[in-house]
Amino acid sequence: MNSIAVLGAGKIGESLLSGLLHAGRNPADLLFTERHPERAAELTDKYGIEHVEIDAAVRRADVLIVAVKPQDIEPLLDGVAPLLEPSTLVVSLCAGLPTKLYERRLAAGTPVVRVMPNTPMVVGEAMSAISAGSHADEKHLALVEDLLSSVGQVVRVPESQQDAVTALSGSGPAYFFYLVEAMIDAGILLGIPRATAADLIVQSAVGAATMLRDGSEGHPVILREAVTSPAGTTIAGIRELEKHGVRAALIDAIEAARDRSVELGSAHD
Ligand SMILES: NC(=O)C1=CN([C@@H]2O[C@H](COP(=O)(O)OP(=O)(O)OC[C@H]3O[C@@H](n4cnc5c(N)ncnc54)[C@H](OP(=O)(O)O)[C@@H]3O)[C@@H](O)[C@H]2O)C=CC1
Ligand SMILES: O=C(O)[C@@H]1CCC=N1
Repeated sequence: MNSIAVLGAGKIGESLLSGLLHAGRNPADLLFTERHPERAAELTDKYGIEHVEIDAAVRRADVLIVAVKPQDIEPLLDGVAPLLEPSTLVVSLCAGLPTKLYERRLAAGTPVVRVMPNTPMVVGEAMSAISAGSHADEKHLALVEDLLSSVGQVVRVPESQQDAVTALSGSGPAYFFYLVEAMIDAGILLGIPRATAADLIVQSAVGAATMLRDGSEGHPVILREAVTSPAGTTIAGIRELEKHGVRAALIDAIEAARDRSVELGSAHD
């Protein structure tokens, strides 16, 4: 079993650690680094995973998973580069950062795999997209696929698509949470208690997502049409969504997220 170190156990790093444990991985195979001692202690208490300093992580792990904010990558690589053996696989979860950034900074030949996961990995329902850097081969991709398929689904994409993927599925859960939040607010406006409104909307979201993924007819247009009765309630609501340009707003939002991902990467050119 590979020893895995997560560098930066914030929101996504913790989601991954928690998802891997949930999927049955032995805590003894996992390490993490974190710069705040109280946060490190909290995670060790909660998950029984060892907190280590960066040099120990690089020395002991076969797989380093980089989960710091893209803005924090340079000092992290300053610490990793002098210690890293080129046989260690580096897996980047960072939005926008291209594999060539790592390849420039790390020992020649270091295999790098760029991944865009999302937080539903905490419940085993992640969507992760992976791309190989120039020294990562089939065995490295298969290893990352194996690791991430224990916490959700995995797809291989060309690295040129990673900024778009980041906007779609990396950020995607936030957009669904935002919609759910707004729909619960609508329930409050209509006089439904918050807890009841939340139950109604969350179960509707789960049901709709399950139909999209597992139903015999998974096309969103057909599913929406089936809810939209002639002269009924749904079309009255959809007319308002169209009047307010919600479709265009979503397209613009995802394009803006893609542009931000590109910008985060080009800050290190
Ligand atoms: N959140 C998400 O849904 C997703 C995030 N990502 C990517 O994951 C990465 C992390 O995002 P997120 O988890 O949201 O961010 P967080 O800020 O929650 O987590 C990053 C963590 O790394 C710590 N850190 C920074 N530098 C170091 C260092 N040198 N050594 C050890 N720890 C360090 C940070 O400490 P401090 O608090 O001091 O900054 C923080 O705890 C980003 O690159 C993001 O693009 C990818 C997909 C989804
Ligand atoms: O907001 C962000 O930058 C990160 C990347 C994708 C999801 N969260």
